[in-house]
Amino acid sequence: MPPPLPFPTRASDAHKGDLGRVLLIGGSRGMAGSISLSAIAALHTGSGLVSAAVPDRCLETVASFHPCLMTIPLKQNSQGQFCTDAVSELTQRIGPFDAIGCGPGMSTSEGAIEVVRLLLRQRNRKRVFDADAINCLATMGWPTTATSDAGPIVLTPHPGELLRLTGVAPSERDGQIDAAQALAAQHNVTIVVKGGPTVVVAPEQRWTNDNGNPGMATGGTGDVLAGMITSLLGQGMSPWDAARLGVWLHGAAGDEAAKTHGQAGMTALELLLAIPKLTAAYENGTI
Ligand SMILES: NC(=O)C1=CN([C@@H]2O[C@H](COP(=O)(O)OP(=O)(O)OC[C@H]3O[C@@H](n4cnc5c(N)ncnc54)[C@H](O)[C@@H]3O)[C@@H](O)[C@H]2O)[C@@H](O)CC1
Ligand SMILES: Nc1ncnc2c1ncn2[C@@H]1O[C@H](COP(=O)(O)OP(=O)(O)O)[C@@H](O)[C@H]1O
Ligand SMILES: [Mg+2]
Repeated sequence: MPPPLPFPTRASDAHKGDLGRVLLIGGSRGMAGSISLSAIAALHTGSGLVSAAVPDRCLETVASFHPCLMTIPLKQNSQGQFCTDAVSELTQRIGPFDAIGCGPGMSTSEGAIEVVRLLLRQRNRKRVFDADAINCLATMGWPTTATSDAGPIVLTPHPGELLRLTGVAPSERDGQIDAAQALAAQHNVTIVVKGGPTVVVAPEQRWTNDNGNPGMATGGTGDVLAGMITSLLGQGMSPWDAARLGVWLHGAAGDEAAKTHGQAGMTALELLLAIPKLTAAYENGTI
């Protein structure tokens, strides 16, 4: 299948400020890798400036994974997860960002829930909720709140997270997709229903991806996808377009990684490092 839409082009006089300032929020002690994968994926997907907001004790770890990342330390509880004081600091810092991705490795601490509440109030900002941000939404009863327009949001649940959001079991694949679409309609958002294949749903539309492979069933590949979609939102795409192109590029990068490393041998890191092959192929006109 060809890509669902072209990759964003950059003007010859583009500067980093034109290409999206994005923020990835998450991580906790023991899960510093997840938010790092998301943030580095955003860099490789073309974002001009990428920052990661993490609990203070994860900061050196996250910063040391990639020299191009900026980091924002937030207050933490005794387990190295966001505490409620993290929210006031974050409120001061989120002003400049074109898109924000939240959730990988974040935990569902009280502070994490408050971070998600803060992001829900940012109705004009493009946001991605993944992993624990989705678990926080489930905990706070968001799926059953009154019909609303939540603004530009992409949710990226795997089947286990979708069960928490909708009550429909992973064994009911079609039921999960229907429930996701009903939820998308209720809040006017886009939902990436992950799996093999992944299906993207919006209130009135469905799109099924057809690349990717079971080598992607390895910890961290979803964290990479969250960063890629956040990056595309930050480069000006709509939630529907960013979700479809992100899922397609992610699957294609997974196929590249499997070609070189095999399905068993590949990890989320090889998928992440295959992203530039795809963006280069767009630039060379070979896809
Ligand atoms: N390097 C890291 O620090 C990593 C941290 N991670 C973080 O770990 C935390 C927990 O996330 P997990 O996703 O591991 O745990 P979850 O408890 O959310 O999900 C795992 C469960 O969901 C169900 N599930 C998932 N995919 C399914 C599928 N395709 N079909 C059927 N059932 C499925 C299964 O019941 C599975 O046991 C999150 O914060 C996540 O971001 C993970 O992203 C892995 C990598
Ligand atoms: N069998 C498969 N075929 C295609 N894609 C898969 C398969 N298994 C997993 N994936 C993809 O890998 C990613 C896994 O995401 P997720 O479960 O959130 O991982 P993590 O939280 O560990 O980063 C999703 O994008 C999913 O579609
Ligand atoms: Mg995940």
